[in-house]
Amino acid sequence: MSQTENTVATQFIDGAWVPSSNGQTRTIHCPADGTEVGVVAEGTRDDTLAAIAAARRAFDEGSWADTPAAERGDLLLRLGDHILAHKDEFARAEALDTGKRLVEAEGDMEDIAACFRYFGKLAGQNPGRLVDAGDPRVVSRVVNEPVGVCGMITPWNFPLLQAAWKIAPAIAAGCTFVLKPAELTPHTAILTMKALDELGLPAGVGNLVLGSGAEVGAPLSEHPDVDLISFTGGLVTGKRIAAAAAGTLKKTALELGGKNPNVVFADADYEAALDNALNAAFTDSGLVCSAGTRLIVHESIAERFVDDLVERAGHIVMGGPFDEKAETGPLISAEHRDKVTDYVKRGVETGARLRVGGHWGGEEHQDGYFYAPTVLDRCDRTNPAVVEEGFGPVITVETFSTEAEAIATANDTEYGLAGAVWSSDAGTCQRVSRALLHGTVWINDYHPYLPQAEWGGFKNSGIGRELGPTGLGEYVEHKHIYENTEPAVTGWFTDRR
Ligand SMILES: NC(=O)c1ccc[n+]([C@@H]2O[C@H](COP(=O)([O-])OP(=O)(O)OC[C@H]3O[C@@H](n4cnc5c(N)ncnc54)[C@H](O)[C@@H]3O)[C@@H](O)[C@H]2O)c1
Ligand SMILES: C[N+](C)(C)CC=O
Repeated sequence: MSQTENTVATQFIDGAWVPSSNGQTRTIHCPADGTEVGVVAEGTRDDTLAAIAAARRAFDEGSWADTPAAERGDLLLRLGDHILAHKDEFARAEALDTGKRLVEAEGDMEDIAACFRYFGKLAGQNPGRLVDAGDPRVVSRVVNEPVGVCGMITPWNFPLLQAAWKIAPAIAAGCTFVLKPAELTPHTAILTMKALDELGLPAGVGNLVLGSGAEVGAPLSEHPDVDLISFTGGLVTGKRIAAAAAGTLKKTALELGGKNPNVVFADADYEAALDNALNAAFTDSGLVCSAGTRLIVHESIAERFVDDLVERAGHIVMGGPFDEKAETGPLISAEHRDKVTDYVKRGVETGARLRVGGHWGGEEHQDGYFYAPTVLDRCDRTNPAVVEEGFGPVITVETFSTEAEAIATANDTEYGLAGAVWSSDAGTCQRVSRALLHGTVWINDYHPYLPQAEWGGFKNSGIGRELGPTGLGEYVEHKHIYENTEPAVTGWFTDRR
């Protein structure tokens, strides 16, 4: 951070682009090679308070919530179109901020456009329902109202995707919002707010503040004028936000981490399961909340499967966003790489065997925060590498002998975000998928998610759901309107006038 001229106007508050209230800025560097990506405002608590006040005014004034839902939906459809039309610019900005490969960032932009389009079409589809009051004089209906002012706090691994999962339903429902993206990856949020501004979002409806969680994010969970806080990020931060939000009893939605089992039975399609075990854990450098970092493989095929996995993992090519040979990218920062280094070290010290990886990128990567794809086998369930979300390109291997043992192992975690089962037996797949205590279960696949299908976690992986009709429901309050069309004296109290 640095004090520069007060001209870096990258926050969007009440329809205007503004710098930080104290003039501070932050320089963003690409984690793949340290090149400077841009300079943005480093906001303050006062900036967040101003953004909350703007969102409150815009909501209370009423015209946004009263806009026909189809118009709000149309805005989302046009935003989806805009992102696809400017996919190169958006993907490049995302790749530079995160260091992820351009091809992965391009895929994210497709998913983001699909999300805006899905909620654009969903807007207004659920006008509420009539209820049979059992009395012909009564018209009783349940209507959907927007929750109000929404605070949104998002992580650095899928910066715009995670923001889109919040912005899209909020606009569809008629809420106003303040978005605080991760401080390391602000650029696609800035591009999106510019697009919304150009597309005609009324002043104050959408606001963007930039900066650290403690300074700029915290007021969103504490403030009485914020009606809902929607957070995606780590478990420790999620608990902090939930505790802060309890003071004003606001609605709280949490999308947190995972320790996701990838269960491979002996009768699985071997090559598909092997290839997807790599995909599950090493795509996007393993920086995916639902990464299949916990391989649980049947003991009869474990030795061959792990040998092949190790062989293939050892040949994965690391590289920056625009390196066409690269198959995986860097971690986000030096601190993050130190954390993964320590996580692997503790795993090995506690009995795991390091089969491949376990080191930083080579000489050609010394300006970036690379960590080599890593496999640890001979793990038991209490090993810290099995228990903790390492959030890096690291697979731990456990084995099982029976279906019951596979299920018990896969469920033995404080998390419950996602997992997969691989088998050629339909019965095995159905039984295991129903028994897993995880919010998404893939059968003979890994990673796909759909805007139409709810996403979220059991246990410590979160509260609530994003995407699907339930994802819109998070931004809606239900109101029962009971109308007596023939008002009458109740006679409950004696009239002594
Ligand atoms: N469940 C999901 O869908 C999902 C998706 C993506 C990432 N994640 C999880 O996110 C984590 C990685 O992201 P991260 O390192 O950015 O997480 P993080 O919890 O460190 O930070 C997330 C966001 O919270 C903000 N923040 C930090 N402290 C805050 C506070 N006291 N008050 C308000 N805001 C605060 C940060 O500035 C950032 O914007 C992983 O655990 C990953 O599994 C989950
Ligand atoms: C939710 N998802 C899978 C897109 C990103 C998780 O980090």
